[in-house]
Amino acid sequence: MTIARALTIAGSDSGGGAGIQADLKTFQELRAFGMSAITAVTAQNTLGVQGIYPMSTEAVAQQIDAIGEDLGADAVKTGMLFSSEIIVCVAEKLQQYKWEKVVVDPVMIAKGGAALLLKESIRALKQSLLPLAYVVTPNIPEAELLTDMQIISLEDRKEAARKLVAYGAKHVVMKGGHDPAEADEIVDLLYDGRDFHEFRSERKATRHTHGTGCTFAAAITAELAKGYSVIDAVPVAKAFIQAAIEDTLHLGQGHGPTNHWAYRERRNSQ
Ligand SMILES: Nc1ncnc2c1ncn2[C@@H]1O[C@H](COP(=O)(O)OP(=O)(O)O)[C@@H](O)[C@H]1O
Ligand SMILES: Cc1ncc(COP(=O)(O)O)c(N)n1
Repeated sequence: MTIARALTIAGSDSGGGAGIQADLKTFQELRAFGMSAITAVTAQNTLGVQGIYPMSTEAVAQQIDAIGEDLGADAVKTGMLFSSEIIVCVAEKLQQYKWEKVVVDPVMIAKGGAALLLKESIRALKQSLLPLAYVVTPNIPEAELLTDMQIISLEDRKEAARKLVAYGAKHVVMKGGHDPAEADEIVDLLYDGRDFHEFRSERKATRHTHGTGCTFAAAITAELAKGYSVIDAVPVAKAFIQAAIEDTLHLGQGHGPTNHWAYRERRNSQ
């Protein structure tokens, strides 16, 4: 039996809802063997981010080498990268190990407003990492910052997706959680450089959405690691995050985490 291997290069969330912790839980639930390289340690809970401690580029590179030289990876996800130095270091390592199935979640700002990427590093993300992205998964505010345009309509989103492909990403999945229209329905838009595909779901009225972006991108990564195409991976990720949001755990006093075992429990009870 072949084992799907998935690597996440991201920040640690002590609260367990986002970052490395969300990624590894999601990989495990979708039956991919999870590995990690930590870019920063955050002291974080459902109320916000209390501290950020970035790792040195040596520490990031050494963790990635440990995996590249031994276990290998079928798909890789990047999340919080914090600084231009870490972005450049990660980009070099992705090229060194010739990892192609790379999901770039361009994490910039935590739900509570804390900056998880330095503002001056957006350019490095665009120049060094987007050309290596097999899939990039911005939310609407991230897509606006990456493309220097305001996104209001679905047509704006399509234009931004075309720009992101022009910057070098092979696929764009633009998440609709932050749709300014706050419609009852959320549309996540996939663009493969040729066609657009819309993935629609019911918007749940909940504050427990800490880590939704990480979890969604990690689910795409796990499916790619198993050999599925992007067009097959996105609906699985969508069902995974929908279940994780709907079957909420009610943890913490603020923006609580999603339920990473909900998708499996639903399938088991079918
Ligand atoms: N309230 C919600 N109800 C249902 N799905 C949601 C909700 N909020 C976000 N999602 C889904 O979670 C995923 C992450 O979306 P989003 O919140 O836009 O990203 P991020 O966490 O990066 O800001 C997307 O697939 C989106 O459709
Ligand atoms: C370490 C870390 N990485 C990423 C996020 C973003 O979380 P979200 O998925 O809610 O945008 C976070 N809050 N913390």
